[in-house]
Amino acid sequence: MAKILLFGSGELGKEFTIAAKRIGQTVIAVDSYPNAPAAQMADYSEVINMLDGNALDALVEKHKPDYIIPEIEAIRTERFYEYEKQGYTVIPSAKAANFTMNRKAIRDLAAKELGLKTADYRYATSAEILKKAVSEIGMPCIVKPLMSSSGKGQSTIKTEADIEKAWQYSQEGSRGDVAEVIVEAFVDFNYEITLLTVTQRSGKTLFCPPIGHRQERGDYIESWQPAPMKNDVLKEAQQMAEKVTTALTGYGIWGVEFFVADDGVYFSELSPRPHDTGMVTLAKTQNFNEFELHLRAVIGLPIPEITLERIGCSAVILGSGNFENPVFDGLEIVAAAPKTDFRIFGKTTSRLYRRMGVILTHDKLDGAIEDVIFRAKQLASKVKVIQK
Ligand SMILES: Nc1ncnc2c1ncn2[C@@H]1O[C@H](COP(=O)(O)OP(=O)(O)OP(=O)(O)O)[C@@H](O)[C@H]1O
Ligand SMILES: NCC(=O)N[C@@H]1O[C@H](COP(=O)([O-])[O-])[C@@H](O)[C@H]1O
Ligand SMILES: [Mg+2]
Repeated sequence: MAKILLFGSGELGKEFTIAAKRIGQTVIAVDSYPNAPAAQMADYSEVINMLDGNALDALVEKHKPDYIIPEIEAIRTERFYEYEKQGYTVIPSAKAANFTMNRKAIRDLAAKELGLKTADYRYATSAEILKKAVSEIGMPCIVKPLMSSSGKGQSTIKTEADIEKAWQYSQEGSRGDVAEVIVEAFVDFNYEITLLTVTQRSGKTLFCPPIGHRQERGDYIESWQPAPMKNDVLKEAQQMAEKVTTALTGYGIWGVEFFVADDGVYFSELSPRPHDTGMVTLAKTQNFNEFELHLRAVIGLPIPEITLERIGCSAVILGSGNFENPVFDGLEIVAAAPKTDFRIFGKTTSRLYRRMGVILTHDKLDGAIEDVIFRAKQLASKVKVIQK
């Protein structure tokens, strides 16, 4: 049985670990704090600063894993190239993990090398340079730290007065040791999707039915599957996803994010791993959820097909403030609702807007997606994260 070293142990890692344990794999869950969600499920756990390359080296040396799997972005991924040279398997690949942790690397690859349509963008290393970049891009525009995720440090500039604030905020939200930001033209999209894409050792790329989602503060609030969209638009997104995953190389599931606007499909970014919006697949919308698909692709088990079994929605339960030992009020209401389930991640600290759990609703394939979304939102609003 394979030994998996998982760098990052949040909610996505937890469900991945459950999938791995179900078929007898060994998992070592790593994060920067003890008792992280995946650590609660894994065989072993380790606590290190994943931006410290020496600490990463020590764990690889200690556990000699069959697979090294990143679950977050903020990892000293430069070391992954070395692990590959030493004969380790990095998922999806060292290049994929390294390029996607830094918005500059992945954006330049997608826009310049692969010619994918993206929002117009510039980079800035100071408030002064940001000002110039904004004047070139135009307003509104969005500023994001080069290294961050879940909307951390991200803000929209609507007037000149926002520029200095946006710079300050980006510096507080940056997870790495990089001060640089990307500033992107605001894409006035009609809707946005995540296209879960699976690359396999057999060479055949598979796509999950598209996932629609709504974001606030740069973080997802609800996601639903399937996202209603025209077939030719979906085909275009699939082609773009195949191009970028092929260029990054490797095996596993990827969450490829697109904006769909009147003037076409824009590539935004991608995760080289299960995607937060893909938690909707925990509502058993597919024959395999995104974590099971990742696992199969990682360990090289065939995936004969991906089928949509029912429609579904996930809606997040967010922390209401900063405190230890959160408990959840209102879960009886959720549990009493038909065609509904939920997950509580087991994070031991609540922070304002921290994702603590999800509501999952579903219906038959011929049900109305709006109704499934409405129910998930309603039920999520009934759950309160409170102090014990
Ligand atoms: N250029 C843009 N134009 C319009 N909206 C945008 C743009 N960039 C980002 N957004 C909005 O902000 C959301 C978050 O952006 P993005 O995915 O780049 O952030 P992130 O921090 O990487 O989030 P995550 O890690 O959760 O995917 C997008 O899903 C979209 O709703
Ligand atoms: N968009 C990326 C994403 O959803 N990542 C997921 O959130 C966790 C961190 O949560 P935390 O910040 O609450 O510790 C990560 O470990 C991963 O599971
Ligand atoms: Mg995103």
